[in-house]
Amino acid sequence: MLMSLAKNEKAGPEEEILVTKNLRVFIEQQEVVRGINVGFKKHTITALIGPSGAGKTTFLHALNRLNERENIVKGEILYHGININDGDVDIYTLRTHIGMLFQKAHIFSMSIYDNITFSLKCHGLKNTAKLDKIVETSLKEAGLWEEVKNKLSQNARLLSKSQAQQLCLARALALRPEVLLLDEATSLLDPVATNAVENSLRQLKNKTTIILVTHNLAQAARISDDTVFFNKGMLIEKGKTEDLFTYPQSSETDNYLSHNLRR
Ligand SMILES: Nc1ncnc2c1ncn2[C@@H]1O[C@H](COP(=O)(O)OP(=O)(O)OP(=O)(O)O)[C@@H](O)[C@H]1O
Repeated sequence: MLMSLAKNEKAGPEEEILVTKNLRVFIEQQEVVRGINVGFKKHTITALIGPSGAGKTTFLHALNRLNERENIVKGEILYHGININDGDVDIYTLRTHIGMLFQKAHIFSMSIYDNITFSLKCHGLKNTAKLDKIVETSLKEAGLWEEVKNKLSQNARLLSKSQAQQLCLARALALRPEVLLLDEATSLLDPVATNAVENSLRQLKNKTTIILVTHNLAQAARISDDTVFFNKGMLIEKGKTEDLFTYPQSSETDNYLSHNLRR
């Protein structure tokens, strides 16, 4: 069913392309995401912040149906108005629309080129010229092209940790996702690589809606338009990042920020 959605074309600038309605996630009978109602506007970067165990990652994973096997997910996750948990939504197609980058880079033991084209080929793209172009564009968007353009056939396992994460970003981007989810994706990177990824995200905002979980409040302040504060499985507050950091409306947000920004 998602196949019928033309990526990037139908949403107006103010449309919330991803909306959750009373989203609840249960892990071993415990409700760890507790009735989240939130929307994400097209072409924005939203940071999800909050203390450890607040449910940020569980929430993020639900947006990509990563926890459907082991957890119970209730409520609605509407992508362009379609509930992604509906029985006729194909999970592989969904993940071409909503991509994900994890904390640790998961690299296949194959060439840099093949790491990027693997999923594309699985989705039926065989044209070499097109694949070459996508590899180049995606690596440029991930800020890795200059470093690897002369060694695309080298095994990707030989890349540094930072480069491997940038390759994962390129691989996710190759599928042209409309939404990109990042789960602490720069937390294991050095400052230079973090900066490179952040620069990529800023550029990508023109065509992608980005939602990122981060413990790095400075990062949230640097790159996000909006910030959502989670605590104990609940959404406590959402606002423009500058407003939320400067004048938090909730005392819980205030306490968290003052404690963690001072450290
Ligand atoms: N596989 C699991 N088994 C049991 N409990 C889990 C599992 N995964 C998460 N939880 C629990 O769910 C709650 C929310 O965890 P989650 O990882 O989503 O929070 P978080 O805000 O992302 O935390 P962190 O910032 O530390 O990653 C926590 O109480 C956690 O212990």
